[in-house]
Amino acid sequence: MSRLFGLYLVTPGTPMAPADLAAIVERAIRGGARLVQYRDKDADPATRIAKAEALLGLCRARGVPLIVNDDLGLAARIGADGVHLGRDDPDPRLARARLGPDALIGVSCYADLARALDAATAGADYLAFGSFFRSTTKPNALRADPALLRGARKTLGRPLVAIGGITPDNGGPLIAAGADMLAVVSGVFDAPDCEAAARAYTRLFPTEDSR
Ligand SMILES: Cc1ncc(COP(=O)(O)OP(=O)(O)O)c(N)n1
Ligand SMILES: Cc1nc(C(=O)O)sc1CCOP(=O)(O)O
Repeated sequence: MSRLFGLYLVTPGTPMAPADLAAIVERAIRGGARLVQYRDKDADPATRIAKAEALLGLCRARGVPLIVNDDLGLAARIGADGVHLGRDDPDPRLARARLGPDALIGVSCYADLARALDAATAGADYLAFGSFFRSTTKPNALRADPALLRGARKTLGRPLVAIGGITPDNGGPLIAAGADMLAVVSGVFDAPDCEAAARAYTRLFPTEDSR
């Protein structure tokens, strides 16, 4: 599994043919996205399988991991690289038992360091915090202060993901505060040029040589 660092692309739940979704994600990968999450709350089961499989084929061809939001069953069924779990989802230990030792398991921690410590103990591979800014994708998300990332960096010993309303203009300070990845939906999917948008986020991260 490649190091967790850089742009983390999360798909929107907008109705779209699997091939169209994959085409946008492919452009974002060309722009530097290093991890993809299939997140789709509304599609019917058959559509979810078709979209997740289309993304998995693309991600495998590009060497980028694909994880599934919420749905451990779907992740297991298609052989995804892992799963992202929130507070209403299965325990990370259950996900590990089902998906195996190499699966990538991420956990939403909102603004809650105690939850993050529990998730790390339960075997989470990364811990996600947010929402750092107002998100049009999830307007009612709990808000987190960027200062939280500094404390999380000191105490958690796991890669940190920042999410929520992140743009190329406001993302830099989150990386400076300790975020290893910036997770983004609308900043890429709503952009007129997804590849250029992804590249603008990618440029915020230090290059491999300077880290
Ligand atoms: C990278 C990342 N961080 C946070 C979330 C939010 O997960 P969750 O709290 O489970 O909410 P939903 O995504 O299910 O609405 C995420 N999906 N990805
Ligand atoms: C899925 C999700 N979870 C959040 C959280 O705070 O836990 S914010 C969010 C949406 C992120 O989309 P955008 O980049 O368009 O703001």
